Amino acid sequence: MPKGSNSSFNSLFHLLRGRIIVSCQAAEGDPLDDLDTLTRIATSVLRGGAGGLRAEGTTRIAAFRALTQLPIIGIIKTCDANGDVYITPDFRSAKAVVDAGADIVALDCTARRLTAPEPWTELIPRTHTELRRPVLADIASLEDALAAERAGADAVATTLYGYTTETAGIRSPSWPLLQSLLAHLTVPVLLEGHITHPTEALQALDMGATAVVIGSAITRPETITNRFVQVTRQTDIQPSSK
Ligand SMILES: CC(=O)N[C@H](C=O)[C@@H](O)[C@H](O)[C@H](O)COP(=O)(O)O
Repeated sequence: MPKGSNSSFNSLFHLLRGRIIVSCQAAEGDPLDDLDTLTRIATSVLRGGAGGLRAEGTTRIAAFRALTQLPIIGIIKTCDANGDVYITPDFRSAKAVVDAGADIVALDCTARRLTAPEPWTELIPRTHTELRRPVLADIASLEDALAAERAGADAVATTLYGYTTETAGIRSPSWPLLQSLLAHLTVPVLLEGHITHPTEALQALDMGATAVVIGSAITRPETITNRFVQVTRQTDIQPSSK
């Protein structure tokens, strides 16, 4: 796939139109946090029809690259002492992601990173010119998304909705946010985060999202099991008389 021009950047997102992208990640300490295990999960979701992958860390990106020519969104995640998550926060991480084989670099484009030593307003143009890759802006609000588009982001994803101070603790997709992103942006919009049911993916695509990114609901048995457990615990189950 040709790299390095706006038209090739656009064609990558065109390739993803209407597709399910699966984020194959495991948190540190998760029993699935193992390269071979995550590679098997990635193989499995590709067999299931995923149109692309989202991967964290250079070894995982490189391993997934060997599995597929479909688009890979690459990130490096860091966590601060408060547990706040930052996605590909500097040029060094962006370069490592590209060197490992990612087609698209996702950058944390939330307002809280505007005052960081390497703000994304600088990282976006550097990713284009020095790394020759498109940028997916991970945002948490319409304001983030508008600013990211102005700074040259090639697409936006709602990845960080639920993970900033203003949105902390929210664990369901925001349909009003998706609607306003679609109304105000010209770049492709991806719904990412908190999707638990296929009907939500369909709703997002019907509304006009270019693609949806799903992680936990597909790749994390712990989370999936816990959802069942929570629901069944809430039910007042009568013991069987048999
Ligand atoms: C906030 C953060 O670190 N999000 C990460 C971004 O790469 C992933 O851990 C998520 O799995 C991904 O965004 C998909 O979301 P969900 O797992 O809710 O389907």
